[in-house]
Amino acid sequence: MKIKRIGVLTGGGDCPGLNAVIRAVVKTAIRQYNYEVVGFINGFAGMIKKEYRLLTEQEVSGILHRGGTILGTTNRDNPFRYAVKENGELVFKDVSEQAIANLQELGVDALVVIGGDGSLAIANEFYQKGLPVVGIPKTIDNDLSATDTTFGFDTALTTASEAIDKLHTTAESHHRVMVLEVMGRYAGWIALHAGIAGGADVILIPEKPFTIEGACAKIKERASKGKKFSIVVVAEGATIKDGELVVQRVVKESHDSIRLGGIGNQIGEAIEACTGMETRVTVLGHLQRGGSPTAFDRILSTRYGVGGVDLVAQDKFGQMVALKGTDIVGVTLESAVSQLKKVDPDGELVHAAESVGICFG
Ligand SMILES: Nc1ncnc2c1ncn2[C@@H]1O[C@H](COP(=O)(O)OP(=O)(O)O)[C@@H](O)[C@H]1O
Ligand SMILES: O=P(O)(O)OC[C@H]1O[C@](O)(COP(=O)(O)O)[C@@H](O)[C@@H]1O
Ligand SMILES: [Mg+2]
Repeated sequence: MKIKRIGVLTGGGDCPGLNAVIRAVVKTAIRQYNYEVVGFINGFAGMIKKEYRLLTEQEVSGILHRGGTILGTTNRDNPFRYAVKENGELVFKDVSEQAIANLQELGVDALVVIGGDGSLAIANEFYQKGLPVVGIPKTIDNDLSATDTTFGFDTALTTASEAIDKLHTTAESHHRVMVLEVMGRYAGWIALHAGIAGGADVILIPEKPFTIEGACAKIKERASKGKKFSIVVVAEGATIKDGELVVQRVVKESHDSIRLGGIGNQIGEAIEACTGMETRVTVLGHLQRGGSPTAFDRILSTRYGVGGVDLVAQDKFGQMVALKGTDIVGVTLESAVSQLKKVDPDGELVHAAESVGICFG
């Protein structure tokens, strides 16, 4: 296919490195392939509403190190299940044909979707409908199959491990238990990595349902040996054995409408009751998604952006760029979205954590 113009959009929760990807996409498209680039505003919403801007090298100058996305994003709008109000009622409509027609009107020959599992599932649906689409894996959660890592994860876990370092000094001074709730949706990657990096005593993740008694036993054992403080890192998706996910809010317009949160406060209270030790809870929240990407994420984002446009130039549609070992490769979007990547509860990383005394409850 002779390509003249490509479209790019960022979908799902924002994440450090999005701007670095956009910059790499635009520079590669213009310099290597002489394509024009159209950026859609606020993810798939921009495609539906035909809101876009032409991206020149000038437009992407100075954004490599900046957090967020200059294009805006949303974790609600799905063109195949688009929420609209009719007579005060929320109904879902398939507006994908409209979105495709908009692309055709704008002369966009191929689309680069930068997103996580949700956005890439939408990208895959568009590909099945015949649209030339490629994907770039983004998410702080690192929960995408078919790639060793997503960009944004390294920055999020750096923020989380710095938070643990800070909690350590105040926990030690006050002889307290400090609980830190981190993001990650249904996967425990941020909690596990940040917990190991920050020297947590207890890490609670969705892949290993826990008991309060188990976590308290570890905290009491430390106290009996003179360590009168403990650090507990809990993933927002972690559950007590036979318990349920703790949901903070429901976003009705969203396909995956559940927003997790609140487990930190629940277990904080329970730990205080069972250990008798003063306990404080910190919810790290969106700090994990903000700020400047780490050097690792800037490099990965740049390689992903370049790789995405290379896939377009090679007619490798329906594919996503992925990191495999030290290489950037193409994998099918299908393989990327068919299953969430979760922590192996019996894997080496959990084994390493347990070997240095970390308790999983
Ligand atoms: N399994 C899915 N299939 C199709 N659309 C989905 C799916 N999961 C989420 N979505 C939709 O995809 C969009 C982005 O999903 P979200 O999970 O918030 O971000 P991300 O792209 O980072 O995974 C939202 O509109 C959401 O409603
Ligand atoms: O910004 P919101 O709507 O509260 O969403 C929070 C969710 O988004 C994330 O920060 C990122 O998830 P996605 O990569 O799927 O967008 C999750 O860790 C968290 O559960
Ligand atoms: Mg997601």
